[in-house]
Amino acid sequence: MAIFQISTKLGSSVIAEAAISHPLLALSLSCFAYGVALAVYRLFFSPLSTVPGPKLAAVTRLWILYHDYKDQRTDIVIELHRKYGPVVRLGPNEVSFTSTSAVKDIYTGTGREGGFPKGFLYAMFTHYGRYNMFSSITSEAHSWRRRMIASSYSLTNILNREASQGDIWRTVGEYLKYVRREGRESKNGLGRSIDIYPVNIYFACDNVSAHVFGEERGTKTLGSVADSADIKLQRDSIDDWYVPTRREKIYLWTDFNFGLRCFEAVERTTQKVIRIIQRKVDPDSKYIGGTFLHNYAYNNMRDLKGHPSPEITVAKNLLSGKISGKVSEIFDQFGAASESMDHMLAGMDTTSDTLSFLLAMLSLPEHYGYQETIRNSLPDLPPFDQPLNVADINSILNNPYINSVIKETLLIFPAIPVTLPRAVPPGGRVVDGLWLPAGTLASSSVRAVNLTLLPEFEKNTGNVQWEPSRWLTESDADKIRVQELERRLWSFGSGGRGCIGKHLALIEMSLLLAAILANFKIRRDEDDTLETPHSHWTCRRSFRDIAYLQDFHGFLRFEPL
Ligand code: HEM
Repeated sequence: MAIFQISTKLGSSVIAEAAISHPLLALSLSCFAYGVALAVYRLFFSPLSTVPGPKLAAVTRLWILYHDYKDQRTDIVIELHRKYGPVVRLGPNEVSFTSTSAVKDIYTGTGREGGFPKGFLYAMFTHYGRYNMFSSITSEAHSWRRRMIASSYSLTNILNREASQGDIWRTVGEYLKYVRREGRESKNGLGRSIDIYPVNIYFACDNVSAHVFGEERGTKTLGSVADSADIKLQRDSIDDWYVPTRREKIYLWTDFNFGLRCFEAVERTTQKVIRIIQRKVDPDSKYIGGTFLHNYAYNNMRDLKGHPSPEITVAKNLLSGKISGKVSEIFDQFGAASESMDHMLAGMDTTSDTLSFLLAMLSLPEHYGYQETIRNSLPDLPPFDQPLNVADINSILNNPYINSVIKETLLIFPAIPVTLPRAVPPGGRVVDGLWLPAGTLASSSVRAVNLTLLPEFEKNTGNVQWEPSRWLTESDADKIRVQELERRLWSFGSGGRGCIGKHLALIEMSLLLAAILANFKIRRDEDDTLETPHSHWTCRRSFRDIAYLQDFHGFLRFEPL
């Protein structure tokens, strides 16, 4: 015993002496020991230690951050689910789920609590320094915003509005005019070729802006060169619709939040300075800094406040929510502009991407048959200056063939394929029988959830097939299968934070598809002298880290019938 005490004393004095004489060495050894202890804890003792996944992912967050940096998150998450099943550990503090019950617990929740709060990542989708519905983290910050405008996006409201004003139908007409006017005579002389990525963005932009600000104030990018030049200018100059640097590689920003905040502070200050200089040069200037969309949304909101329009729009609901005192929280003009601008962003890229993928798939020779089937199933369509009635819109919206190609595109090429991060609330929660401590990132990836709906998911290691017939029903058994697919298709998210613009997007896409196929055959234009003036992949990176259809350069030939 005495020998042991003497040797322990000697040992500690040696360590103490070594620490004094070699502080760096001692610090490194302590860090190493701490790192080893942390790794052992994360691997074997953390509440998440039973979750399958790569060992390195369990030990350090750098593993998933590396894949985020390489824009591989969605692909990696899918691979891991294929290998390990419906629950996978992506980091020491992050778990991904694909089961229907987990998606329900995380995103829909029960009772008043709703789903889990959003991960901090969403905070970067503030505009003018103000939060909006999409960027608010907690359900308290979110629910009053959503209540203010939910009715503007209900199916009934959109149907009635379309049947009385025909805004979307008129925009569909502008789309076809645009193709005839701007399309280049194709080499084989059979029709006109057009790069569909920009035209679909113009279409979605004109529709969502009219829905948010009213027909008069909506953009007219399909019909007016000046309006599309604004959008083009924005796109050419910054290669994205809005400040791209902070919306690319968004998961990285979440982990380096301080950097993001500094970046935003510098950006806001620069804009303020530009604004002051601008007003000195031109006192009437309405420029508020930022991109075309920042200016467009803010100026519209400011004008509407002074001269309210009779049309019931999202913007009007935003302004009257405040005026009627229904909204007690701080909500100023910048808050209203932030909300409306966010709808433009949310409604443009998503709808236009989906349309581009859909038209690209339909234009392949093996899918000419679908074009024919849809064409043969269409009712007589009125001219574009005459609104469709509710029954006509409904018959197109519920057309099983149109539905099948749209749903298949949403399933295989979701416009937002990524993980939609949520944080476990205080007190922790149990999901799929697994205890998750408070603050754990517990999420699902849209494309991973969608792909698990396919019977071939576990076997298939390559590309999945675009096969619209899976949505068609011939027998009662088919009906049950398709109802289940519809219930679980997750491209619009779910619960109180699911997509508010879903009905708008579906009506836009269905009417456009009906009109295109009633007037044209669409074919891939294989003319390799056509140059695509943009990289579709780099045009939109926020909330999409997959480049679908990389072999498609964007040009389709519209052959008149
Ligand atoms: C094919 C088209 C579209 C797709 C695939 C899509 C997808 C989604 C998804 C997955 C979410 C949930 C995000 C999350 O939980 O993190 C979402 C939310 C949202 N979407 Fe869409 N969207 C589409 C069209 C639109 C349109 C046309 C609008 C028009 C305003 C819109 C506005 C919004 C807004 C405002 C939210 C946030 C809702 C909230 O937080 O309460 N989306 N969308």
